[in-house]
Amino acid sequence: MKGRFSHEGRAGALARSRLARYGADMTQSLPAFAQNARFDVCALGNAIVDVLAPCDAAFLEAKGLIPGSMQLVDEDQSATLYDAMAAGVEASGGSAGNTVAGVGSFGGRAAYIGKVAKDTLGEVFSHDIRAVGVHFDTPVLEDGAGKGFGTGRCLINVTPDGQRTMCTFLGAANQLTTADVDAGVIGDSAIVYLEGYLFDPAPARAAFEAAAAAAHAAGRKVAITLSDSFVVHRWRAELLAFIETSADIVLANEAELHALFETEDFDHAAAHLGRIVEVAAVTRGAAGSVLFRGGERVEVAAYPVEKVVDTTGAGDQYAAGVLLGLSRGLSLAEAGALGSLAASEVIAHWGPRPMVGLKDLAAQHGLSL
Ligand SMILES: Nc1ncnc2c1ncn2[C@@H]1O[C@H](COP(=O)(O)OP(=O)(O)O)[C@@H](O)[C@H]1O
Ligand SMILES: O=C(O)C[C@@H](O)[C@H](O)C(=O)COP(=O)(O)O
Repeated sequence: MKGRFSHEGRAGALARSRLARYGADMTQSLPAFAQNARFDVCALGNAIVDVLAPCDAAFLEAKGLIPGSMQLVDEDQSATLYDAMAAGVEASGGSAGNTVAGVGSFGGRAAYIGKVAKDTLGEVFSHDIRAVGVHFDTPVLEDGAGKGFGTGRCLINVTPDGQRTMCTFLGAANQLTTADVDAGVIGDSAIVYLEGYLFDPAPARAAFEAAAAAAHAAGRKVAITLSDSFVVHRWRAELLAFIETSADIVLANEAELHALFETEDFDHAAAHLGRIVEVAAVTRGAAGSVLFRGGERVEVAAYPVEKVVDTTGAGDQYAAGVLLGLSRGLSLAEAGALGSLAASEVIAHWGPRPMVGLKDLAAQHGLSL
């Protein structure tokens, strides 16, 4: 059993007063696992550039796509689907990349480990993640472009209700290996955040395990997102084993939670997850989220959104707020509120990353960091 969070069970008011002191005396306010960390969050993920376009339900059906899912495709399938899609927009994505971009937007200190190729999309991805202050220096795949290992891309079709359906060609992202895991950066990060998506590419799974071991060796916390219900169906036993042995913090949406425990009973499954890890945060779309820590259970409302344009990145931005909040020793309610706020910003426009500074947005809503 790993060590508990040092601020467990403290009241929100206390966390607020700690926050007020944060600028004056950072180290005293932080949980033990975040002391002397250079980064709040370091994420390991599939480095992907998204192509987003509107579509209708008939388009998804005609292409055999399951609404709301992420499906892996090869390069030819990706090219064929792209030809059939409406005019769209390109934006840097990658689930964990989106999360650390959100952490950076909140004014947090973040790092990213993921593989891009030496091509235009790789330059776009690298530029965008560094532009929000995220430390990113994973070696580029030198000879991938044109050989089936160009920078990964995700074709995202968005229905009028804002729901996103994703088809990902991993390309260079598939070449992430243990050699890319910078144990120094991970040991210097309060939380290492891992994508469940990394269970698909075999070499990345080893990198995943290495990153978790490096984090624990340095006294840091390991967080994982379950990513997608079909990923959970594919790797259920392996994911469960990883969670039980190596994860301190788990993020999941409702469908992923149900897939993990093979049940439709939300309350039972969520409570069970809450018992086997230190912190669990389970999202329920517009119905908000539920967070668990020790015996504590907190429901957090979603922020109302006038018009949901594109839900791509909702879970990723929610994770940004929650992870940054936990690394700063906030209460579950406060961390969850930061997550809800970040998610509400991203679903009101196209693309998976914030378009306004989340730090200012949080301040406008009375949430200080
Ligand atoms: N329609 C919505 N209105 C307001 N907030 C939403 C809406 N959909 C999602 N969110 C916010 O995004 C979070 C994550 O959404 P969810 O759909 O559960 O995750 P994922 O994107 O991983 O499937 C929710 O907890 C909520 O805060
Ligand atoms: O990583 C992928 O395969 C897809 C990402 O590029 C995409 O931006 C994404 O994961 C969106 O996040 P979500 O809607 O929060 O799941």
